[in-house]
Amino acid sequence: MSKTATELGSDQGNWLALSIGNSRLHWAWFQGELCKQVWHSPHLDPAAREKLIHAWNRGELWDGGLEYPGPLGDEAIAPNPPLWIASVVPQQLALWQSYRRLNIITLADLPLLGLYPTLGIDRALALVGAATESGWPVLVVDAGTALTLTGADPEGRLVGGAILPGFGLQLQSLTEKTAALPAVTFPGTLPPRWALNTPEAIASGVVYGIGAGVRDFISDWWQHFPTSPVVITGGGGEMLLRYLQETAPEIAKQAIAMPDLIFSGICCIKQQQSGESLPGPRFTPLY
Ligand SMILES: Nc1ncnc2c1ncn2[C@@H]1O[C@H](COP(=O)(O)OP(=O)(O)O)[C@@H](O)[C@H]1O
Ligand SMILES: CC(C)(COP(=O)(O)O)[C@@H](O)C(=O)NCCC(=O)O
Ligand SMILES: [K+]
Repeated sequence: MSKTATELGSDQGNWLALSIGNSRLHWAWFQGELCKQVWHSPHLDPAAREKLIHAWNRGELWDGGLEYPGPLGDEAIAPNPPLWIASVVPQQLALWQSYRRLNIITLADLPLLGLYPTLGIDRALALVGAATESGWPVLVVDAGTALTLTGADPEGRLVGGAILPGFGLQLQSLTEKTAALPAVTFPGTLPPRWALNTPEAIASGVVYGIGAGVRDFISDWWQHFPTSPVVITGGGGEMLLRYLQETAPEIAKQAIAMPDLIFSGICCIKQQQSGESLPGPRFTPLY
């Protein structure tokens, strides 16, 4: 049975994880190793950050200005929660520099071999999270603002990866850099491949183009590491999985979708740094 906030001691075991991506902020509220809630918000300005901190100090996790799912029953967050941040956006990270209980995760904190200095911390943490859940070797496909592929070998050494514009960025760049192409919102379902109108032609090109590229990378990865799990994450992960289910069911069957992968990585690093025991699986591998 999970402990209530008061049973968990002085800071009541409460802490927040924040992964700062290029499109949005990804938040998780933890009690110890237990992830209680995950949500996403837009990037903040200083006023919104102040509102958030005040809300936490009232025991509330969210305020009306951000797209939260709503309170978790009548549970309250302990005031001044420790905040563990992984960021690939320096300006958004800078907003939190004066937060009292701040822990910034950097590459130096990670138990991975062969990292190069400019590797994104989100990519490295996703590897740690994926290995925590599935072991090494592992390939992570993160369909975020950028779509990244990041693989590590059986010893936890970075093999390498690739970066391409993600779904949203490809759609946006077509609109912005052409005269005639309209804005197309991210499709909720797999678009028709052979389209007979402009918006669907754009959606098709982006979804099937990205999908085919990812499929090819996965096939190549399995040439090197035939038994490796492939973990899919990021805001566009669900679309990517739909593409694989439709066009390559044998690949889709072996791909694990884990939208909250980054938090598994952050939790693992926090445990290590706090000298706590290594966590077991905590996240449902489903969209
Ligand atoms: N509710 C949403 N808000 C923003 N982007 C979303 C949403 N649902 C799906 N997406 C898609 O997910 C991608 C952004 O993924 P995300 O993992 O949030 O990015 P990042 O971590 O880089 O901020 C974009 O391509 C976008 O089109
Ligand atoms: C590739 C990224 C932009 C992905 O960021 P995201 O799309 O998740 O916001 C980020 O991981 C980053 O800035 N990486 C640095 C370069 C590298 O990983 O090689
Ligand atoms: K990401």
